[in-house]
Amino acid sequence: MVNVSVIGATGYVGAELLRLLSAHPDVHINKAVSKSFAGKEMKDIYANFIPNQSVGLTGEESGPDAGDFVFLCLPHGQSLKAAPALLASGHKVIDLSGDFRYDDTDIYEKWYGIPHTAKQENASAVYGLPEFFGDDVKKSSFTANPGCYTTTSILALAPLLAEGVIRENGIVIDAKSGVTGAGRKEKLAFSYCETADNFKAYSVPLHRHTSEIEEQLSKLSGKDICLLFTPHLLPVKRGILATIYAELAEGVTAEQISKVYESYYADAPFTHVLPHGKLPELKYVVGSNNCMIGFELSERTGRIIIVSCTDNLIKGAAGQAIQNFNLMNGLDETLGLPRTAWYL
Ligand SMILES: NC(=O)C1=CN([C@@H]2O[C@H](COP(=O)(O)OP(=O)(O)OC[C@H]3O[C@@H](n4cnc5c(N)ncnc54)[C@H](OP(=O)(O)O)[C@@H]3O)[C@@H](O)[C@H]2O)C=CC1
Ligand SMILES: CC(=O)N[C@@H](CCC(=O)OP(=O)(O)O)C(=O)O
Repeated sequence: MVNVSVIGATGYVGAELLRLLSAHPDVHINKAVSKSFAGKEMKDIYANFIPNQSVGLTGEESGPDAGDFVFLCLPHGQSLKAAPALLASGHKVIDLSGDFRYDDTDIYEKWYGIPHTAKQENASAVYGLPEFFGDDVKKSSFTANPGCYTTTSILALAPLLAEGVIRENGIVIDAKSGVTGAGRKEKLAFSYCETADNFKAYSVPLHRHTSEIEEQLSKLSGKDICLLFTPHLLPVKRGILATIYAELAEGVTAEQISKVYESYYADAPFTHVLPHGKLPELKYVVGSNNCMIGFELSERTGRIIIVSCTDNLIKGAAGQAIQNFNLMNGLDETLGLPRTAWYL
């Protein structure tokens, strides 16, 4: 049994993480730390925590106990402040924010617009995408959990770029996210009347995740990747669907694309590539830790159209963090994680 502490417990990611950890066979939730609701219980804030399911919330002054495994579910900028002391006192940590996801902290500073104040700790962080860095995660004490848009995009593109079956120039990622992707903010822009029955693009053309996707795809493919990423806000609660356009290399067939994906993901428990021509929908993944990928070729334009879907709160955040937690603790990677979506 591993004692865990969750910091930022009542944000959407913290709450989803606590919900999933509550059913994890090898986890004891020791501390759920909340800045806003210390002294209350999770069930006071989220009614899906059943009456006899007691997850008490402690204040920031009562942090993790010695030896606790710590999940940081804080906004970016806050993890930068919290992680160094936790690591220095010997905790294993998974950070779910963007603060430690970059190899190059200059890129972080440019795209996040704040100084990176924990460069030494950053150098020890492993990028927690198990499909590519699982062996490093196993040995890691500090994992930077990738975000939802980035996970959905990188899993779709990395194998094809690395194997040269698509060209590196001219890639377009057109991604749509449910509103929980924005967190539990009391902001007009995310209120019911502003989001229901509406659909909009935002942060065009320089959303900060562009830089994370580019850095990781460049590393994984050995090419200098520069692409367009446009996020949209969908009037649904959960889920990300990215439609990705790329130019095919000369003469590449659908069979070759399927083979490339198969060679990367045959043993990946949560990344599933559908047969050529079948495209995933949000309902295929929401509620699960899966990423589902489908593709079609446009012979007329010489392009591939890839559709990649995840649940932003699970494979895009809390679920992937548990997958990394399992690896970091020598457990079965799939433990405590939902493998089938809700669908209905
Ligand atoms: N929502 C999503 O789909 C995804 C989010 N992420 C990342 O995960 C992290 C958490 O996201 P999410 O749960 O959506 O965000 P929320 O805004 O819903 O929650 C963040 C929580 O952090 C705590 N907190 C502590 N200090 C502060 C502070 N100074 N300002 C604001 N909040 C503070 C609060 O909880 P309390 O009061 O209980 O301490 C707050 O509710 C972020 O870094 C986000 O980028 C990553 C992938 C997907
Ligand atoms: C809908 C929405 O607002 N989404 C968030 C991304 C959430 C996410 O992926 O979090 P990370 O920043 O930790 O990766 C955004 O666009 O900023």
